[in-house]
Amino acid sequence: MNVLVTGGAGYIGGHMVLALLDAGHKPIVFDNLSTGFRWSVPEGVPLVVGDIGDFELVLRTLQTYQIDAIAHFAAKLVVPESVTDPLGYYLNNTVKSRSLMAAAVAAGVKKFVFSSTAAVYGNTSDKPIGEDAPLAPLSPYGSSKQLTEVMLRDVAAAHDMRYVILRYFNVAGSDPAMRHGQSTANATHLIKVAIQTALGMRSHMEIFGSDYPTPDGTCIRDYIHVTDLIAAHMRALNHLDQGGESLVVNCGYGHGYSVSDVIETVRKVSGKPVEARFGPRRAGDPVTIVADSTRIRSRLGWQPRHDDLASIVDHSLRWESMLRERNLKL
Ligand SMILES: NC(=O)c1ccc[n+]([C@@H]2O[C@H](COP(=O)([O-])OP(=O)(O)OC[C@H]3O[C@@H](n4cnc5c(N)ncnc54)[C@H](O)[C@@H]3O)[C@@H](O)[C@H]2O)c1
Ligand SMILES: O=c1ccn([C@@H]2O[C@H](COP(=O)(O)OP(=O)(O)O[C@H]3O[C@H](CO)[C@@H](O)[C@H](O)[C@H]3O)[C@@H](O)[C@H]2O)c(=O)[nH]1
Repeated sequence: MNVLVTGGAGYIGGHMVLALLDAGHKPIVFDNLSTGFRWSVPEGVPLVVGDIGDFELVLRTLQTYQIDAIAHFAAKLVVPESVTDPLGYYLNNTVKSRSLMAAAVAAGVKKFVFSSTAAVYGNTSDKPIGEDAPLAPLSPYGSSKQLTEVMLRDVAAAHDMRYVILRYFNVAGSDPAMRHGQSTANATHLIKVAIQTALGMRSHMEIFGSDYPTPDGTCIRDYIHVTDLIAAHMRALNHLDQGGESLVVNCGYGHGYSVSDVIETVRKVSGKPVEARFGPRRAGDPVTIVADSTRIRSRLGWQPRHDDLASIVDHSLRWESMLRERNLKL
């Protein structure tokens, strides 16, 4: 398959590019390099530098490369930033996805895989959450993705298109062979921040909220290794290629860790101290989000292979150390 990977110069999309190459498909990266990196696109993989909201450029790209499927990763994704800049998030994530879908329809692309998020659920109980639960996002980021899901469903119903929507829980880790990882400057993700603190790149870090109704008072998340997440995407693509119907699936392991658990794991795996200070709650944060992953296992035959927080942290730590050495040399 010729697969257009929007956001393919970024963290998760970049892992998709590697998986497509490994499986003998042809990825074409479409990215505006706002948070992605030109250097991270493997040699020989076409990179179109542009915005997914540029209808003419997207359409030309779909036609030139005879694209069979779109894997749509391009987005802004920082929850607190979306709270202060909702218009920017609705524009980039929703309005521009509409333009991308319009180009896909115009070019006759029939398969669409979309990166959604557990943030569409909002506050959940402490039980794992299933795909049919009511959606009540707490942040403009979550809403921007929910609206895109609705649009994709309606577009697919009206045109000759099928989709898989993957609702990611918290993604971390890096390619175990260290070909790719999370390189975003100023990343705000918990595991990355804790690792940077362990490596001495930050003097300390903050724990956002200590009074949540959880056993240790900090928020609980379901952390999934990026390699398992990408395996789910490859299964989703094959499912669509074999004529499978449209699907919405959760991508998580079904159990969660608190912020304090994660920081303790980073201390253990790195063997370094991590100074963490309690601060106020952060806007837009749900208390607990853990996936019910029954559907993805039964419908796509997906089985996790890296369901181990210590190994997720180890892979992230190795990538961060490599990045740091390289940046020090530059
Ligand atoms: N990282 C997580 O924990 C997580 C969790 C749930 C969902 N997601 C989703 O996964 C996807 C990928 O996230 P990531 O962590 O790899 O982030 P990232 O910032 O590393 O990657 C996003 C990529 O999209 C590109 N991009 C953004 N807006 C664009 C536009 N308008 N046109 C063209 N390119 C554009 C960026 O340059 C970047 O390369 C996003 O859709 C995000 O919402 C991520
Ligand atoms: O320096 C930090 C960073 C984070 N946290 C906490 O750690 C948890 C996880 O935060 P973070 O890693 O920023 O992820 P989330 O805000 O849960 O969001 C991620 O996970 C969502 C799915 O659950 C995705 O949609 C988002 O794109 C992705 O950023 C939250 O309780 C944060 O308040 C801290 O206490 N200190």
